[in-house]
Amino acid sequence: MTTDILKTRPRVVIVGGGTAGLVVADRIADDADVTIIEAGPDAGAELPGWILDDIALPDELFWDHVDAETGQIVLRGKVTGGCTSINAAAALRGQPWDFDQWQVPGWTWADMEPAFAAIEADEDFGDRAGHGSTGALPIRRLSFSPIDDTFVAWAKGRGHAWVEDQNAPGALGVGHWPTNMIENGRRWGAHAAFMPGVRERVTLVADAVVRALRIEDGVCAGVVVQRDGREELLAADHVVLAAGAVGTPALLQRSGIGSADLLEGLGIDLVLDRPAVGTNLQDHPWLTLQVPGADPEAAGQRPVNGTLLRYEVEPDDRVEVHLYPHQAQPYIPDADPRDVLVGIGLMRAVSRGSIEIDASGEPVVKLRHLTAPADRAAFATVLADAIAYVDDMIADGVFLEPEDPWWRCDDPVEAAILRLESYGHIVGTCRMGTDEDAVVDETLALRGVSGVSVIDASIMPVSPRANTMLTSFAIGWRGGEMLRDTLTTSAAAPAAASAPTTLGENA
Ligand SMILES: Cc1cc2nc3c(=O)[nH]c(=O)nc-3n(C[C@H](O)[C@H](O)[C@H](O)COP(=O)(O)OP(=O)(O)OC[C@H]3O[C@@H](n4cnc5c(N)ncnc54)[C@H](O)[C@@H]3O)c2cc1C
Repeated sequence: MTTDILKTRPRVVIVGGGTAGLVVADRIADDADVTIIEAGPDAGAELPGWILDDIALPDELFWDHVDAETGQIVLRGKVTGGCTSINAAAALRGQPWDFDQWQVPGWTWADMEPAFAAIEADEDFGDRAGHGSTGALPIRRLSFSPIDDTFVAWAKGRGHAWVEDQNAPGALGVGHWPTNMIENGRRWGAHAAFMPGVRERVTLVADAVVRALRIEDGVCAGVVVQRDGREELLAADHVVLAAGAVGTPALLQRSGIGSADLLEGLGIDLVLDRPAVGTNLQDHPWLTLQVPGADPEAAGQRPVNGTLLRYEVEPDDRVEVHLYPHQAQPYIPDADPRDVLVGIGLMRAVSRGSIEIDASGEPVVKLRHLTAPADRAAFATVLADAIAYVDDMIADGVFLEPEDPWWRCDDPVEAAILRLESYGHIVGTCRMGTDEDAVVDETLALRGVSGVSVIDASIMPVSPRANTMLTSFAIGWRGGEMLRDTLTTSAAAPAAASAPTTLGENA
């Protein structure tokens, strides 16, 4: 807390009470008057069953996005905790070379490792160098099912190393998935982990959508909030955009910040021609093969996060992939309990998609999975490995013949493309950089308009070769620390006198 009672605390609005947004709130709440605006509901102080259980989630917790080119559903959480309130709780760090390749001062592996350590309480390796034991996010490894055991033996038989800690720098091989699940299968995301420490220190406005930033003479004066069918202006000395890799670029574009061609075509007044807003979208293409286990009990009675094989299919380019089996039923409620899903993911994709708003201001998502030939080739390799695993397990009597072996055809890659899904790892749409085209600078300040930061998955220049939740948490931590330094060392500009400082004052 500041000890200078004459100093007015800056008013900060955080747009999005999701993964990174809640961590930012935790970092700055002692030094600023913080209001979080979250489009979805507040999951509440008493944790509801659905937030812990990885199954049968209510539709109202999701945004209504689809891939404009394929019709594929694009899942995004719309609730406090954001995507971590609906995700699979695989808690994997990126590789050191991921962050070093960003080539942004302050964001190398040496800078990021302390952030990963600060957010976690790793019950297995918390006392090791590079890990943490006192953070808000519990990390553990679940016990293996019989299917996990046979998978580990298969992977070792193909020459893959056993990895004790998949979150150790440079880990490649087969081992336990690190997870932020508790009690062998209950998700403990940002809402469960960070909201208890934040709730009494901030004002949380749920079920309210920020439509646009209010920008006057190159300075952000606040946000326009839509709630209960009305729009209100909420003044702020500083606005943090933490609306995620779909929500944040859409909000900037609605505010007149984006490609001039796009905005002029939509009749939106141009504030800043910044074509990079909404481009550079990266996601990990993902797919499952469904196969019945011979032993009805072998898949275990719990969701994903047993074992993971991560390896490089093109070591020279460090093109990394995932291969892992898990029980089908938590994700396909009408599946037989014996069914196993063999999941594969391409963790280093060069294809790029985009976010552009339409005439109503809603984001049009284009994932563009496997549009680059190099991605197709890498995906073909991991698909062939997954098919070999299934065939070996059928030969060994671990799996039975599947009902729909769609991959047994002349062109399994083409057949796979028709069934491709998103791993849920959209990033990169407001990329950070030191170049003139970057959307935010290395302090995560929006370039060209003062009083705005972007702190969420959208700022990643390149996706990590890992599930993106832990990196989003670490960005929240590091960005929040940087913002706190800015707020406590510089006098934030006072907000426009005529603008309300709390929602409802101009109702
Ligand atoms: C189905 C699914 C499964 C996944 N599984 C995993 C996994 O197992 N492991 C892993 O590491 N990663 C996983 N991910 C990815 C990971 O969860 C995300 O990358 C990460 O949580 C993104 O964090 P964020 O802070 O950028 O955005 P979010 O967590 O999405 O937070 C953004 C918040 O902003 C709110 N918002 C958006 N627009 C507005 C607006 N205009 N006004 C007000 N509020 C707004 C949203 O409602 C949301 O609460 C998964 C993602 C999905 C969708």
